[in-house]
Amino acid sequence: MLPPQRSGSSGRAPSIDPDDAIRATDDDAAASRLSAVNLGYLPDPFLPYLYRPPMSSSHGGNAGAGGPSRKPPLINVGTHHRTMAVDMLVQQFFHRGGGQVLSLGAGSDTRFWRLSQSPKPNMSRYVEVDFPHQTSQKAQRIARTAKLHSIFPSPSPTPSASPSSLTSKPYTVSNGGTSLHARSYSLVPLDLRDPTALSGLDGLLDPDLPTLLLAECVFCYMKPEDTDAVLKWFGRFKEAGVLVYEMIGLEDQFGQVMKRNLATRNLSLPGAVYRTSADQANRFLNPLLGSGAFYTSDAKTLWGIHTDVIPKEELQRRIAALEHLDEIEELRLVLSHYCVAWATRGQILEGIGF
Ligand SMILES: C[S@@+](CC[C@H](N)C(=O)[O-])C[C@H]1O[C@@H](n2cnc3c(N)ncnc32)[C@H](O)[C@@H]1O
Repeated sequence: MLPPQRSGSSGRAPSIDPDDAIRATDDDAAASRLSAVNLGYLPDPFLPYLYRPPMSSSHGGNAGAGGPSRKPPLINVGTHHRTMAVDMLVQQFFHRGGGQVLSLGAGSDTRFWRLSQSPKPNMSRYVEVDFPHQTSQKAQRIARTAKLHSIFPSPSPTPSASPSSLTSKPYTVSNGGTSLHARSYSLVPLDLRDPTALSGLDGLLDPDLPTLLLAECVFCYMKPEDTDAVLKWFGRFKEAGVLVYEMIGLEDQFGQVMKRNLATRNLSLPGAVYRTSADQANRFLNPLLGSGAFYTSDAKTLWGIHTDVIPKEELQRRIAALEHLDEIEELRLVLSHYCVAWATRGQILEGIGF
């Protein structure tokens, strides 16, 4: 979640490569998660292995209790709600019998490891995609951290296997260190805006299995037509679901301030064009997507998740007890600008949702 910004910034964008600015959004997301984890909003034993905050982070928030990466309560609550909502929907997918997950713009996300932990879901494969810079960093971290790579099942020994291959690693790193493949997991470098790039996923996923496409805060950085090309490509999966976390309603005053502030980081949001959560959900039903169109879709703002989905007891136990939120109106305003949207195609996944 991006920090809520105050008006008044007149800074000019420093000359950063716009793609560097997009890649840096993973730091925002991971730093927010780390803050929420450190303050007890969320459990995530894998995050410290996949994300290390810079010593003097420019978006690090206040020092003090919770460490230098402590974020304001609004951000921590938003991170808690979005993580919990996406986790609940992913669990519903696995309760339907499971299948495979394709996570776009995965950044430093830890979900694969959290899912692998317990109770073991029926997950045949989990594929993560991001720019090569991100995947090479993640591949290095996985390769040097036993807590991360010990989760991968050992390769099956072949009858002719030599003693040395029996002790070989359960993963391979390739493509100049930017790809990593294990039996249940792949990390693939590609630019989702390049229509030919998705061929890099050929052979990794089984088109006959139920497949969940996960894109948390990714499509907002892409033009809608580039996202549509990805959704059309995804039309090869007949039993399929898509689950996104996105910003909405950015045409209002809050959105304008946010866009102006992001522009100072050379960051634009060409894909954040949906006014409401319903608009965001409906994009997945567009007949122009052809076989990539979904049959059912729905969405909830984070505020709707706060009021209707998060159990009251969880709100009391985790949220109210942790930090004092004076500004419920400000919380409502910020949470109303983010939504979780999902859509399904095929019978197995029909009915998933809140
Ligand atoms: C805001 S971060 C979100 C990371 C992660 N999904 C999460 O929620 O914690 C956006 C991620 O999408 C990736 N991304 C954005 N545009 C992309 C593109 N065209 N191709 C590949 N990755 C992209 C960025 O590099 C970054 O890691």
